[in-house]
Amino acid sequence: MNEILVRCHDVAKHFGPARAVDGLDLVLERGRLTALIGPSGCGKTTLLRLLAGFEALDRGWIELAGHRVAEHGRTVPPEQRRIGMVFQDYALFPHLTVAQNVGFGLRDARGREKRVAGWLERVGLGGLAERYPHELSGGQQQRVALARALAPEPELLLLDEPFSNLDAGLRARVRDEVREILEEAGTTVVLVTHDREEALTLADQVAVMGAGRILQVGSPEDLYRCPATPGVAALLGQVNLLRGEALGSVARCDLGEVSLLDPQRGPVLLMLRPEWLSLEPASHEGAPGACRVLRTTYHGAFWLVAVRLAAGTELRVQTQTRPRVRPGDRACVQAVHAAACWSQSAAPRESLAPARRPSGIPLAEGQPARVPR
Ligand SMILES: Nc1ncnc2c1ncn2[C@@H]1O[C@H](COP(=O)(O)OP(=O)(O)OP(=O)(O)O)[C@@H](O)[C@H]1O
Repeated sequence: MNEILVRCHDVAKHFGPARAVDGLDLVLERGRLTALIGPSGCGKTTLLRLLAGFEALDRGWIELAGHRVAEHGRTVPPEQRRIGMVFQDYALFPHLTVAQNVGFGLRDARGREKRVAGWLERVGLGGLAERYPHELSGGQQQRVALARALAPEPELLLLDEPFSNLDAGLRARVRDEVREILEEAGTTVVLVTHDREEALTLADQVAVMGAGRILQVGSPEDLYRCPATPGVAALLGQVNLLRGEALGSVARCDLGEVSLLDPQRGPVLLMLRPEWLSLEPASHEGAPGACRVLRTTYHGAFWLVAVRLAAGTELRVQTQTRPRVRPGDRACVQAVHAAACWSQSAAPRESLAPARRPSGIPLAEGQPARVPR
């Protein structure tokens, strides 16, 4: 484990009746990138503002590099925290050139020009120092904002959805570039994002937030494979949910016997990602996994086939090649990967309850399918 840079303990911030942050605990290791992901309004931006010192907390404390920077009644101001921040809209100064923007936070005039030039080279904008923000593309503005935040060498960099204004093509490229720049600088980063792919691809650790608290923290792979609740599972990818009976390392369910990622006993809710399932055309009615095809959708790199099991459960299966089935066909679903599962006798408290939908309305992407009782 790396040295710990930030500790948040029981942090709370209320705005009147809105409990924006409500008893939050979080630890950030130095030099690592943490992606903070959660539904709209769960308190992500408020947490960044508390870390930066733009808000005073109501309860708990925050430590930065071993110093208590916030507790009830005491807040170290932002300029004394050595924290950099990049906002969604980059917030560049429109009347300052690229070089002046990047040099803005550098108090010491000695060597300023050299440092600014160095940062502009690092973010690939060496030739654009004298341009104004309106003369730059979105991706270039994003890199200026990053250089401006990094130039004073902050202990901690806070990124609030910094890629959301970029189109899909540019986004992937800028994201890769930013990752390289941050890795090279060795900066500790908190990245707020709504984009699960961004969270999974960029982060060393992912922190899932819901209703003002951290619901789960872990490596991208651990959270994707073993989410703590169905809501966490749905935030990080598409899910299929099935009821079953766990018998140790396997569980019995409508797909027959499926392996479990973690041994369990008793009634369980099973979670299988669409790519953890396979589909075979035709099946005997009543055989495990027997289903009817509802629809197929093309997603570029893969297809998704929606099917309904005899018991009524809707599942989505991902295929890498064009499916050999059409809507209305009989087929058979099988699990080709172990399932995650949650005990139903000691069900985890679900503060990220999946959104309810009226029957007949197609499931939104990432929303768990309904599981008939
Ligand atoms: N200055 C404020 N005054 C009153 N309520 C606020 C204020 N700032 C945030 N809130 C409320 O606190 C809650 C958390 O807001 P916050 O912006 O932190 O959420 P978020 O997770 O960043 O949302 P989003 O993903 O939509 O940006 C919301 O209910 C919001 O309305």
